[in-house]
Amino acid sequence: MAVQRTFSIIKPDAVAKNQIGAIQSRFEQAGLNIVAAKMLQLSEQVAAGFYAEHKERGFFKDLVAFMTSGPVLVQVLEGENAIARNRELMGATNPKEAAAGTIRADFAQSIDENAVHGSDSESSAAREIAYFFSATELCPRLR
Ligand SMILES: Nc1ncnc2c1ncn2[C@@H]1O[C@H](COP(=O)(O)OP(=O)(O)OP(=O)(O)O)[C@@H](O)[C@H]1O
Repeated sequence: MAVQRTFSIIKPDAVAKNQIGAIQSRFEQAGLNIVAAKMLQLSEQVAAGFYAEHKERGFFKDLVAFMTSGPVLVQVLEGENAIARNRELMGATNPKEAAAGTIRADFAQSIDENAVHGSDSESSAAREIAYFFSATELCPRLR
Protein backbone atom coordinates (compact mmCIF):
# COMPACT_ATOMS: atom_id res chain seq x y z
CA MET A 1 0.00 0.00 0.00
CA ALA A 2 1.34 3.41 -0.95
CA VAL A 3 1.84 6.42 1.28
CA GLN A 4 -1.45 8.30 1.62
CA ARG A 5 -2.71 11.48 3.19
CA THR A 6 -5.87 11.66 5.26
CA PHE A 7 -7.79 14.42 6.98
CA SER A 8 -8.37 14.44 10.74
CA ILE A 9 -10.24 16.67 13.18
CA ILE A 10 -9.71 16.67 16.93
CA LYS A 11 -13.24 17.72 17.90
CA PRO A 12 -14.30 20.34 20.51
CA ASP A 13 -14.83 17.80 23.32
CA ALA A 14 -11.26 16.48 23.10
CA VAL A 15 -9.74 19.97 22.66
CA ALA A 16 -11.65 21.17 25.75
CA LYS A 17 -10.33 18.21 27.76
CA ASN A 18 -6.68 18.92 26.79
CA GLN A 19 -6.43 15.63 24.92
CA ILE A 20 -4.72 17.00 21.78
CA GLY A 21 -1.25 15.76 22.73
CA ALA A 22 -2.44 12.32 23.80
CA ILE A 23 -4.40 11.86 20.56
CA GLN A 24 -1.54 13.12 18.39
CA SER A 25 0.75 10.62 20.13
CA ARG A 26 -1.53 7.81 18.95
CA PHE A 27 -1.11 9.03 15.35
CA GLU A 28 2.67 9.34 15.66
CA GLN A 29 3.07 5.96 17.37
CA ALA A 30 1.12 4.37 14.52
CA GLY A 31 3.41 5.89 11.88
CA LEU A 32 1.07 8.71 10.86
CA ASN A 33 3.03 11.94 10.49
CA ILE A 34 1.24 15.25 11.10
CA VAL A 35 2.10 17.23 7.95
CA ALA A 36 -0.31 20.17 8.48
CA ALA A 37 -2.33 21.38 11.45
CA LYS A 38 -4.29 24.42 12.57
CA MET A 39 -6.66 25.33 15.36
CA LEU A 40 -9.95 26.80 14.15
CA GLN A 41 -13.27 27.96 15.52
CA LEU A 42 -15.71 26.65 12.89
CA SER A 43 -18.61 28.87 11.83
CA GLU A 44 -22.04 27.29 11.35
CA GLN A 45 -21.62 27.64 7.61
CA VAL A 46 -18.24 25.91 7.54
CA ALA A 47 -19.38 23.05 9.82
CA ALA A 48 -22.62 22.54 7.85
CA GLY A 49 -20.68 22.55 4.57
CA PHE A 50 -18.23 19.99 5.89
CA TYR A 51 -21.02 17.63 7.00
CA ALA A 52 -23.33 18.42 4.02
CA GLU A 53 -23.76 14.67 3.29
CA HIS A 54 -25.65 14.37 6.62
CA LYS A 55 -27.95 17.38 5.95
CA GLU A 56 -31.15 15.30 5.98
CA ARG A 57 -30.26 13.28 9.10
CA GLY A 58 -32.04 13.91 12.40
CA PHE A 59 -28.74 14.54 14.20
CA PHE A 60 -27.48 17.18 11.73
CA LYS A 61 -28.47 20.25 13.77
CA ASP A 62 -26.91 18.84 16.95
CA LEU A 63 -23.78 17.83 15.01
CA VAL A 64 -23.30 21.37 13.66
CA ALA A 65 -24.00 22.86 17.12
CA PHE A 66 -21.39 20.56 18.67
CA MET A 67 -18.75 21.17 16.00
CA THR A 68 -19.13 24.96 16.49
CA SER A 69 -19.18 24.76 20.31
CA GLY A 70 -15.43 25.36 20.67
CA PRO A 71 -12.13 25.21 18.82
CA VAL A 72 -11.12 22.19 16.76
CA LEU A 73 -7.72 21.07 15.48
CA VAL A 74 -7.78 20.22 11.77
CA GLN A 75 -4.87 18.13 10.53
CA VAL A 76 -3.45 16.27 7.58
CA LEU A 77 -1.88 12.91 8.45
CA GLU A 78 0.51 11.11 6.15
CA GLY A 79 1.71 7.50 6.19
CA GLU A 80 1.39 4.03 4.74
CA ASN A 81 -2.29 3.23 4.27
CA ALA A 82 -3.12 6.38 6.28
CA ILE A 83 -6.87 6.45 5.65
CA ALA A 84 -7.62 2.94 6.94
CA ARG A 85 -4.96 3.15 9.63
CA ASN A 86 -6.51 6.31 11.04
CA ARG A 87 -10.01 4.78 10.97
CA GLU A 88 -8.64 1.78 12.90
CA LEU A 89 -6.99 4.05 15.46
CA MET A 90 -10.23 6.05 15.89
CA GLY A 91 -12.53 3.07 16.50
CA ALA A 92 -16.29 2.90 15.90
CA THR A 93 -18.35 6.13 15.61
CA ASN A 94 -20.16 5.21 18.83
CA PRO A 95 -17.51 5.01 21.59
CA LYS A 96 -19.61 2.38 23.37
CA GLU A 97 -18.97 0.10 20.39
CA ALA A 98 -15.34 1.14 19.84
CA ALA A 99 -12.67 -1.54 20.34
CA ALA A 100 -10.52 -1.30 23.46
CA GLY A 101 -7.44 0.84 22.98
CA THR A 102 -8.93 2.98 20.21
CA ILE A 103 -9.08 6.78 20.49
CA ARG A 104 -12.86 6.84 20.81
CA ALA A 105 -12.90 4.06 23.41
CA ASP A 106 -10.31 5.92 25.48
CA PHE A 107 -11.28 9.59 24.99
CA ALA A 108 -14.91 9.90 23.78
CA GLN A 109 -18.10 10.03 25.82
CA SER A 110 -20.93 9.53 23.33
CA ILE A 111 -21.81 9.19 19.64
CA ASP A 112 -22.45 12.96 19.55
CA GLU A 113 -19.18 13.93 21.20
CA ASN A 114 -16.76 11.39 19.82
CA ALA A 115 -13.37 13.14 19.97
CA VAL A 116 -12.15 12.73 16.39
CA HIS A 117 -13.09 12.71 12.73
CA GLY A 118 -11.17 10.87 10.02
CA SER A 119 -11.74 10.59 6.27
CA ASP A 120 -13.36 7.33 5.18
CA SER A 121 -12.05 7.09 1.57
CA GLU A 122 -9.49 8.56 -0.81
CA SER A 123 -12.12 10.80 -2.39
CA SER A 124 -13.31 12.07 1.03
CA ALA A 125 -9.71 12.67 2.10
CA ALA A 126 -8.97 14.76 -1.02
CA ARG A 127 -12.21 16.76 -0.64
CA GLU A 128 -11.80 17.31 3.11
CA ILE A 129 -8.12 18.32 2.91
CA ALA A 130 -8.98 20.83 0.16
CA TYR A 131 -11.92 22.15 2.22
CA PHE A 132 -9.60 23.27 5.05
CA PHE A 133 -6.12 23.63 3.56
CA SER A 134 -4.96 25.60 0.54
CA ALA A 135 -2.20 24.20 -1.67
CA THR A 136 0.32 26.67 -0.20
CA GLU A 137 -0.35 25.38 3.34
CA LEU A 138 0.50 21.80 2.40
CA CYS A 139 4.13 20.80 2.42
CA PRO A 140 5.40 18.21 0.00
CA ARG A 141 6.16 14.75 1.41
CA LEU A 142 8.09 15.12 4.67
CA ARG A 143 9.96 11.83 4.61
N1 LIG B 1 -26.93 8.21 14.99
C1 LIG B 1 -26.22 9.29 15.32
N2 LIG B 1 -26.60 10.08 16.35
C2 LIG B 1 -25.90 11.18 16.69
N3 LIG B 1 -24.77 11.59 16.03
C3 LIG B 1 -24.37 10.84 15.03
C4 LIG B 1 -25.05 9.67 14.61
N4 LIG B 1 -24.38 9.13 13.55
C5 LIG B 1 -23.35 9.96 13.33
N5 LIG B 1 -23.33 10.98 14.21
C6 LIG B 1 -22.38 12.07 14.30
O1 LIG B 1 -22.05 12.52 13.00
C7 LIG B 1 -20.67 12.33 12.74
C8 LIG B 1 -20.49 11.92 11.29
O2 LIG B 1 -21.10 10.66 11.09
P1 LIG B 1 -20.42 9.55 10.20
O3 LIG B 1 -21.44 8.52 9.92
O4 LIG B 1 -19.73 10.22 9.05
O5 LIG B 1 -19.41 8.92 11.24
P2 LIG B 1 -17.87 8.76 11.23
O6 LIG B 1 -17.37 8.72 9.82
O7 LIG B 1 -17.47 7.65 12.15
O8 LIG B 1 -17.48 10.07 11.96
P3 LIG B 1 -16.71 11.27 11.38
O9 LIG B 1 -17.32 11.60 10.03
O10 LIG B 1 -16.88 12.36 12.40
O11 LIG B 1 -15.33 10.71 11.29
C9 LIG B 1 -20.22 11.27 13.75
O12 LIG B 1 -18.87 11.37 14.07
C10 LIG B 1 -21.11 11.57 14.94
O13 LIG B 1 -20.53 12.60 15.74
